[in-house]
Amino acid sequence: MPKPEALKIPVTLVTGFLGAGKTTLLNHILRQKAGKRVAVIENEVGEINIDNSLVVENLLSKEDLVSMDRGCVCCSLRNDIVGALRELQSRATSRAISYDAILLETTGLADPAPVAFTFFANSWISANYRLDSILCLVDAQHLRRHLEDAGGGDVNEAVNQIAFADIILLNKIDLVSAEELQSARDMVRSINVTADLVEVSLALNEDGSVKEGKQLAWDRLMGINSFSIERALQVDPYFMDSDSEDDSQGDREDGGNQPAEQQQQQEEQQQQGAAPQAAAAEQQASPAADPAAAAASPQPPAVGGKREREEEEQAVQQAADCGTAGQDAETEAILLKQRQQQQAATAARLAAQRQPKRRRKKLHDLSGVGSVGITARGALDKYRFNMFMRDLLGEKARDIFRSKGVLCIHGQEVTKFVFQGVHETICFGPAASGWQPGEAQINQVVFIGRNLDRKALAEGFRSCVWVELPEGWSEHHDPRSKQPYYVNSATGGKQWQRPQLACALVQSTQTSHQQPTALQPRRGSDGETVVAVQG
Ligand SMILES: Nc1nc2c(ncn2[C@@H]2O[C@H](COP(=O)(O)OP(=O)(O)OP(=O)(O)O)[C@@H](O)[C@H]2O)c(=O)[nH]1
Repeated sequence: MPKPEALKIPVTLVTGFLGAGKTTLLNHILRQKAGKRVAVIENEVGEINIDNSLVVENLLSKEDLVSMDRGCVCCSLRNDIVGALRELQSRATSRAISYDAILLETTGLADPAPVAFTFFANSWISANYRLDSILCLVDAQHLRRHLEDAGGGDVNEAVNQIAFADIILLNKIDLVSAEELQSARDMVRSINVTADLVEVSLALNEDGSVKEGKQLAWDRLMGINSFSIERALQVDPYFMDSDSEDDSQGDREDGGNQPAEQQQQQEEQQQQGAAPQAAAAEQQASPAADPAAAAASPQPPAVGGKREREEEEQAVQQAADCGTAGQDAETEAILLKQRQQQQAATAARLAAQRQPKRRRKKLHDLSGVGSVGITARGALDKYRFNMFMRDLLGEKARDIFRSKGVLCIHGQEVTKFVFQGVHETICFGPAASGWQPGEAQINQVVFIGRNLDRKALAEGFRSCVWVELPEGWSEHHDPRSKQPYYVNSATGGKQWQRPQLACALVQSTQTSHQQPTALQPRRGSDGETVVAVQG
C-alpha cells in the first residue's frame, strides 16, 4: 500500500563527474542537518572506499551510512538500491528512529537516468520513497575536459549528469577566472536550460561555511520536490523503459526473493503491455490511495489521450493561478499534492501507452576506464610519495581522472592524512578527524582513469613506504628544496640518492582486496635491508 506522498522519505540523488565535489557537498549538508536525521547511501567506483570515512564523521551515527561497493550503481547495482534502502529501514526500525531525508551519492561515472528510474519502476521503493531532486555537481575548473572526453566510451556521462539535473551546483569557482566561469556557465546552459544553477565554492572555511559563493541553506537543496518525470522524459524519451533484466527482481514487497515462476508471470505481463510501473504509478496517482488528496481533488487524475492531457494542463494552470493569488499554506499543500498526482498520472499514462520496450542496453562503455586500489602497510616517506605523484601526474594527468587516499606518513604517524586529486590538482592534508580507535594505520589509495597500469602503480606507490636506512646512514633535508640527502657518519660522505639498501620488494596484488598483511624489514643475503611484503 503506497504511503501518501507527504509521508514518503525524500531521496536526493547526488550526481556529478569524478571529483566534482559530491562528498564535499554531502558533508556540507550533513553539517547543517537543520535538526533532521539524514541517511547516506554511498556508491564509489574505486576498488577501495575512501569516502565512507570522510562522510561518517558528520553523521549522527555510523549506522546511517550504507555503502554499495560492488560496482557502479547505474550499471549493475540498481537492485542494490532496494537492498540499501531496506538495510537503512531495518537499522532505523531497530533503533526506533526514522529518516527525514536520504542522500544517494552515485559514482562520478554514473548515468543518473537508470538510477532515477528505479524510484518509479520498483513498487516497494515508490510506495515508501520519493525522488526529491537530482542534484548535479559540476567542476568549473575541469568541465571542458570532462565534456570533451569523459570516460572515453560511447556516452559521455558528464553530459547526462548535467542534462538530468534539477539543480546544478557549478562548483570550485574559486579555481577559475571570470572568463572561465562564464564559459563553464555557458557550457552548462547549453546542456540544461531549466535547472536551478547555483555557483559555489564548496571547499569549506574553518567555520564550516561555504567559501565565496552563496551560503547553501538546507532548504535550497533538500525537500524541494523538484524532480519531474516530464522533464526526465524530455531529456530521454526512454526514461521509463527498463534496460535491465534485473529490474523486476527488486520490484517486490519481499525485496527480491520471488520464485522464478512468479517472475516469469510478471515478465509475461510486461510483454502484454501491463507494465508494472504503470500500475504502480497509477496507484500512486489515484486519490483513493490518499484520502486527504481525494478530498482535495474531486476529479480522478486524467490518464489517457489528448483531451485528458489538456484537462491536466488546465488543472495545473488553475493550480498555478490560485498560487499567484496568494493562498494559505493548506491550499499550497493541496496544489503541491495535485502536481505530484498529475506527475504520477503522466508517468502512468506514458508508461501504459508505450509498448514496454527495453531502455537501450547500457551504452555506458567504460572500456579502458577503471580503478586501481592499492594498500600499503608501513608509514610512507612523504618526499618519495610527493615525487611519485608529481611524476605520475606529470605524465598521465589527462588519463588519471581521479586519485584519492588515506595515508600514514613517517614521523607523523598519529595524524591521518587524506589526499585528493582531480587530474593534476592535488590537495593533501590532515583528515578532519584522526585515526579512529582500532582503525588500521595503513595507506590506501585509489586511482580512477583510463588505461591504468595496475602493476606500475602498485609498485610505484609501495616504493614510497619508508624503510630504515642501513647502519651508519642518516637522513637530512635541504632547507630550501626540502629534498632529503643522506650522510654516512663513518665516512662523512653525503649523497642525494637514498642508500640503495632500502628497496621495497613489491608484489603487485591482483585486486585491492588482496592486501599485504605485513611489511617487515629484514636483512638481505648481501647485508642489504629489504622489505618483504607478505601477502
Ligand atoms: N578549491 C576547491 N576545491 C574543492 C571545492 N569543492 C571540492 N573541492 C575539492 O575537490 C576534491 C574532490 O572533492 P570530492 O567532494 O571528494 O569530489 P567527489 O565528486 O565526491 O569525488 P568522487 O566521489 O571521487 O567522484 C577534494 O579535494 C575537495 O576538497 C571547491 O569549491 N574549491
